[in-house]
Amino acid sequence: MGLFDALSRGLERSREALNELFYFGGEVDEGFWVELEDTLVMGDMGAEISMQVTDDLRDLAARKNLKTAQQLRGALADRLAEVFVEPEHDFFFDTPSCVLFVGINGAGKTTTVGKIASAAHGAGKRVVIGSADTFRAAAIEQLDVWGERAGVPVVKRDRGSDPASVCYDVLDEADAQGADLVLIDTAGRLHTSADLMRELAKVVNVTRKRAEKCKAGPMPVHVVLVLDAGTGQNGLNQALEFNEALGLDGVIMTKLDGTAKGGIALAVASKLKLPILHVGVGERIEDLQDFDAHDFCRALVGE
Ligand SMILES: Nc1nc2c(ncn2[C@@H]2O[C@H](COP(=O)(O)OP(=O)(O)OP(=O)(O)O)[C@@H](O)[C@H]2O)c(=O)[nH]1
Repeated sequence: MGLFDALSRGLERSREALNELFYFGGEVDEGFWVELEDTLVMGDMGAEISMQVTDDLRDLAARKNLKTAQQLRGALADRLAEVFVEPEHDFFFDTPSCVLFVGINGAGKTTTVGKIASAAHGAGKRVVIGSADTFRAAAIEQLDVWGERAGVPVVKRDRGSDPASVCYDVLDEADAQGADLVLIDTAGRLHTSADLMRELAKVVNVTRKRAEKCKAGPMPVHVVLVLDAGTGQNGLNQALEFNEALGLDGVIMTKLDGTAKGGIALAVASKLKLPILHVGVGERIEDLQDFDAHDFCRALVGE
């Protein structure tokens, strides 16, 4: 199933609200613009971007003499797609590369590591998974299961080990094995906990230092935020805090199959100017898709 179909099954609430507006909208009047802006805000896009997009569409309608709501549907999808930032390169396939997955508890980090490991392994990459979530024993076991499914080795240490030193060991082993892609799962944490965010910054720094010394040459390290699309506007706060503490390189949105809205992807992309690298559209190993801004916006608008 393509991204468009997968997303069309989710994103229901935003699409229905927009559908109603476009279907019953008829000729556009002042009420249409007010309702459009409200609908975008209600879809989790945030006030700023909703206002900007509505204003731009209003200008376009005036310039091109577009009079009916129906004529504006495609233009809305195109305008929303412009909000997204294109990734400069694909960290998972332009290797060597080490990627740390960060995010709050339950965002889908471990699942995403498993999905990416499987896809990269299938594409012929030598992948190593590292478990820096030493907080929960179950997390280490869960990652083991994903490693087995993906056919990729998992480097782990006992529960309670220092996560930064585990990352050092992961890079040691990856270096010894000549791995070209290292995926490190970190423990979920609240973006509001200063101590846990400091711990994570140390994990990133230690990983970077060790990655510089790889035998085959320095390995670039990237930090990717895994964000549950269903967390609504709180997702924007998470992204801001993680970015402030760690300097993010990109975002992976999960659970887009389940969320009825999805506008948070636009809010994050517009505020942080970060690319959405992939999206999770289910719990199975194959339920990961490349992100395509046009498909996403067409699914959102119901084109
Ligand atoms: N529907 C759906 N469920 C997902 C997706 N990604 C992850 N999940 C589910 O979300 C739940 C949490 O996923 P995990 O991968 O354990 O999340 P985590 O971020 O590693 O969690 P912590 O280790 O607690 O920080 C699991 O039940 C996953 O199956 C997705 O794209 N769609």
